[in-house]
Amino acid sequence: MTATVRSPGAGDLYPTRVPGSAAPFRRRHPVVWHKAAEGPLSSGQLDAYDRDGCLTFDALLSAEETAACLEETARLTADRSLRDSGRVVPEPDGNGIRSVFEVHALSGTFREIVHSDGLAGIAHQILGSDVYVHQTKVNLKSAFDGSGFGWHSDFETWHSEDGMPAPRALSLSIALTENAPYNGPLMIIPGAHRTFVPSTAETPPDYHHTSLQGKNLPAGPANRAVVTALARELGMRQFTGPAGSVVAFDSNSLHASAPNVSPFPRTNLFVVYNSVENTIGTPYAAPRARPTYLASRTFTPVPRPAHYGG
Ligand SMILES: O=C(O)CCC(=O)C(=O)O
Ligand SMILES: [Fe+2]
Repeated sequence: MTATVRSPGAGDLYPTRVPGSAAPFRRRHPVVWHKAAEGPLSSGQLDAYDRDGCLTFDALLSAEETAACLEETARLTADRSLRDSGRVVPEPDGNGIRSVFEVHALSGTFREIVHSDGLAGIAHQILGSDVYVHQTKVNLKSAFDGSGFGWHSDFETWHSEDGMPAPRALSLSIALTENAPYNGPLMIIPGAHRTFVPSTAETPPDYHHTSLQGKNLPAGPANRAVVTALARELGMRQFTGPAGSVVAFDSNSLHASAPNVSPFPRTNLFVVYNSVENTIGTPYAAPRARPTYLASRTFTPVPRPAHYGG
């Protein structure tokens, strides 16, 4: 047994990581927070995001920007001084690097992109408030050896392990290389963001030391019978596109991706924006908060373009 910092149920609208069976339930918060908020998205795009929990964009980054990001990724993964910082996550079998976290703090190139209006404006509009950067990472998914990600909701982790109160956060998955059907692109069950799927195992102490490698996970993965039922009912989407294309997805989307055995890397930048009205606190179901390179506790808003009010 591990002690949970907050007792389950005390002001917790999304109880999870409680041993025993737990039924999925309907999300208790909106997906699009202010339908009339100004921003880059049309009302049709907002409706589609509300319905599916995801939305795609063809070319939000230029070829120069994706090339610069790949160069920076190569620099960061070669930097020996970062190896023991926790930010660099090796592949579970030791063949290369799976992820690099907090890239916007390690590189001006990433910082500029993460703070750009073209990206942050999407989050401002959907979340209906100022936003700050909760997490960034590059998932490298190397040719031949890139491992996959099982079915999960990010919010389930951020709620239990980081103390995020509500699913009022959004991720962008930005292709830095082509995402093709054969190199492990992102998959989402559209509409499943309306259902919260509790995890039925407690969070082990210092879980992030092993959980980020994605293997043998007692807590976090969505129940397989529930995933099967939701996928049968709602279908599944696989997101392919050239470098520079983007998928925006809700923090409670059910998503996964297969390993990459192809000879082509699938390298994506993930940026998570959280509402400043949803800042993180004490973990809801974990012995200790995770390091700030996984879950920022600096809630400085990303500056908004001058022409948007509110
Ligand atoms: O890189 C991917 O395909 C998915 C990554 C993911 O879902 C995660 O890191 O939470
Ligand atoms: Fe995820």
